[in-house]
Amino acid sequence: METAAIIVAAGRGTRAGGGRPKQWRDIAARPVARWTLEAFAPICPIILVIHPEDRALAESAIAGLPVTLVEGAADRAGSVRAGLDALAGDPPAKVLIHDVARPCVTPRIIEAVLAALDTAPGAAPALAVTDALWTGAGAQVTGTQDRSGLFRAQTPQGFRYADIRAAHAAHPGGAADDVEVARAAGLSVTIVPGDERNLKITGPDDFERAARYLKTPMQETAMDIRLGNGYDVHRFGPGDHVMLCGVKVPHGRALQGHSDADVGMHAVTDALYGALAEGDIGRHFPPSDPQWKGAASEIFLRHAVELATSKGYTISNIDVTLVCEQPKIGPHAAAMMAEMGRIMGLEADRVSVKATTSERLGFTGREEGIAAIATATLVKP
Ligand SMILES: Nc1ccn([C@@H]2O[C@H](COP(=O)(O)OP(=O)(O)OP(=O)(O)O)[C@@H](O)[C@H]2O)c(=O)n1
Ligand SMILES: C[C@](O)(CO)[C@H](O)COP(=O)(O)O
Repeated sequence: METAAIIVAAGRGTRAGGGRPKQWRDIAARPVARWTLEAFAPICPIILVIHPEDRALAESAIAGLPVTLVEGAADRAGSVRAGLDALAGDPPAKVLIHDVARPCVTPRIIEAVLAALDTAPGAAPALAVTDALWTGAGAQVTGTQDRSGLFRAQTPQGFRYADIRAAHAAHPGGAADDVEVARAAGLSVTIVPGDERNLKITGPDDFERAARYLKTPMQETAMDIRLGNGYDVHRFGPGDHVMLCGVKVPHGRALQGHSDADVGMHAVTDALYGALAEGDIGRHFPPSDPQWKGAASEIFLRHAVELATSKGYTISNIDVTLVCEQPKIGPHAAAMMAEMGRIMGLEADRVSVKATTSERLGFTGREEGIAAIATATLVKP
């Protein structure tokens, strides 16, 4: 089995209140758990981890779906362990661990986590924190907290099955989620773009918001679709390689620039900023600032992706054309697409890298430098 999902549903939903645990309450005419299961059922078999008292409710919710019921434990981590143990007889290569209380999870998020797992031991969706953060005591603000580098964690969190099972077995307990367990075992975890809609139903007010998302799936709403373009040029100077779309390509000369001069990645980054009407790389990472000297362009691209995500957009696709006589891009295009996809959390078929010569005309034809032009499409439901 390539992939299995463990959906933890043994909690009591005390903060949500209501007559029964939140996962068995109806939302948009179906139990919360049913919505969650239907999101994963087309992708892989599912282990649904339940509280022993909920068996009858669970059996009704799983009708017709590829779901095995397993009894959970007193805390979330224990329930995850029960799910992992249930898979031991026929272990999958990858496992997705998801909260039943996130019924609005989209195929896009699930696919992004799975795609990232092709190259990373762990992957999980998250949203960059965009509000200011304070510390407080009672009704008083007592301080502020730097929000840079802070993310709101979501599920599904994906891992290689053997790794996460061993990590859970070794963990002393008390972890907030499976990413914390994985990291404690030394596994690195890649962040893929989360989605505001992938909320965890926690308090009573969350039902209404989740119902709104479920009743109006993306294709039925007026979507905000944005296109951006980016163009960049770097000149050649002395050196023995060029960085293009995240890949080191051997060449008799190097591109000159304040950063690593990755002209392709810069064009894509500018396309994203353009779609957001957020200026260009120079505005966010001024060349006059010495801290960006020699910087890996991945930093810029990640920033643009996080900005798009924080504004509620998902990236539908990117397309970049490199204009140069040399080096030849064809042999490296697949690696470039894989690397750009990894950084952006995009599946392979949403990333295009291609190249053309300029028929020996102009500065690219004279091999004085390389130009790149890129397009990005962003979508907000
Ligand atoms: N012993 C537990 C506790 C939690 N969970 C699951 O972990 C997820 C995230 O937990 P949370 O939102 O905190 O759910 P509850 O524990 O049900 O909520 P509360 O804390 O309000 O009681 C939920 O899908 C929940 O069913 C679980 O499987 N086993
Ligand atoms: C795993 C989780 O969904 C990540 O956001 C979350 O930590 C689980 O819910 P809880 O409210 O923290 O128990």
